[in-house]
Amino acid sequence: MGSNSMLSGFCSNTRISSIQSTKTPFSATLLPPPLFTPSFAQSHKWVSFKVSPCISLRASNRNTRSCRNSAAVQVVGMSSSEDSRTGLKRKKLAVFVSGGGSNFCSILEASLQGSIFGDIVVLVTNKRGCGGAEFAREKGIPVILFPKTKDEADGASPTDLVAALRGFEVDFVLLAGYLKLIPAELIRAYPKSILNIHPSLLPAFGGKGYYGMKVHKAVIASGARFSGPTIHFVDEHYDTGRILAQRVVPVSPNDTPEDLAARVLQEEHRLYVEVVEAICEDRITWRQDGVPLIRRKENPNEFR
Ligand SMILES: Nc1nc2c(c(=O)[nH]1)N[C@@H](CN(C=O)c1ccc(C(=O)N[C@@H](CCC(=O)O)C(=O)O)cc1)CN2
Ligand SMILES: NCC(=O)N[C@@H]1O[C@H](COP(=O)([O-])[O-])[C@@H](O)[C@H]1O
Repeated sequence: MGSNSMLSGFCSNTRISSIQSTKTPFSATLLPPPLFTPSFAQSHKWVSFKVSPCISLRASNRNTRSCRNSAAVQVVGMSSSEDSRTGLKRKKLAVFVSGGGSNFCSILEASLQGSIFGDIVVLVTNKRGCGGAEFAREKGIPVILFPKTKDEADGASPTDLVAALRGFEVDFVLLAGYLKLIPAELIRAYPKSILNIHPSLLPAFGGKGYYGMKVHKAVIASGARFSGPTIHFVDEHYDTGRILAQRVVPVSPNDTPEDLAARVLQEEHRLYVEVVEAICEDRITWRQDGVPLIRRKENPNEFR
């Protein structure tokens, strides 16, 4: 399937307008020529989306409600594609989920509030009915089912998925609770451009079998006094890619796995937004030994 079929249309009309409201001034930018028409979804079983009003609202004040319950947040598009002051290109993001999608939601909210200079243009999941996929559909973000399995025969193949991501002009792929192995074909197509968040201080408590609550149970059983999220680049094995960022949280003696999970998840939300802000501002640099670093926004000669 050629990628140009992706670019035939997503919304029927385009108009640039700005909407000023008395309560919260918004600037609304209608979508540029649509990404694909509803007929595209019919001819590709692994794509679902709800055609919704084609506007992307950028809240201009900071006290917007959480994206989970804000009716005002209707996301289907992106605003101006370049920052005239810095020349930065606004990035296009794909997020992969398998569950509730709270990290997806945090990144979406930061994109809408303007701290992330990028837009989530597509969501990918292996569980068509998961919370993250439902939320994406509510917000008008196209959802792609991947991979094709015996349970999900409608899923896309790796080749189709790469073509679809190219069609959406995706710059970075963000795994956020996605529980399937990313194939080598996608990794080759997006070198140094696929990130994953893991809920432990890698390399500890990572690899096949270490996901979700299994990670926190193992941390507590080990007697470790600290844990925390790791964000790393994705290679062909689980959790062995180059570490980009970590945060430390304490493990209390009487913590349950749920207590620890909640504490780590809170830090995940903060850390992933900070990292995505940095990748969208081209603030990642690679040390000579291959270790990726994040340049500080305030001083590019310092690192996070
Ligand atoms: N090529 C890569 N793909 C993925 C990576 C990665 O680093 N490289 N990270 C994972 C996310 N992850 C940890 O952060 C992870 C996810 C799932 C598993 C796992 O053992 N999965 C089970 C299947 C679980 C299920 O289907 O419910 C398995 O493979 O047996 C380990 C680590 C995302 N992809
Ligand atoms: N090894 C992968 C793994 O365990 N990922 C973990 O799944 C959760 C997804 O939560 P979310 O769906 O609410 O973002 C997060 O805690 C993430 O670190």
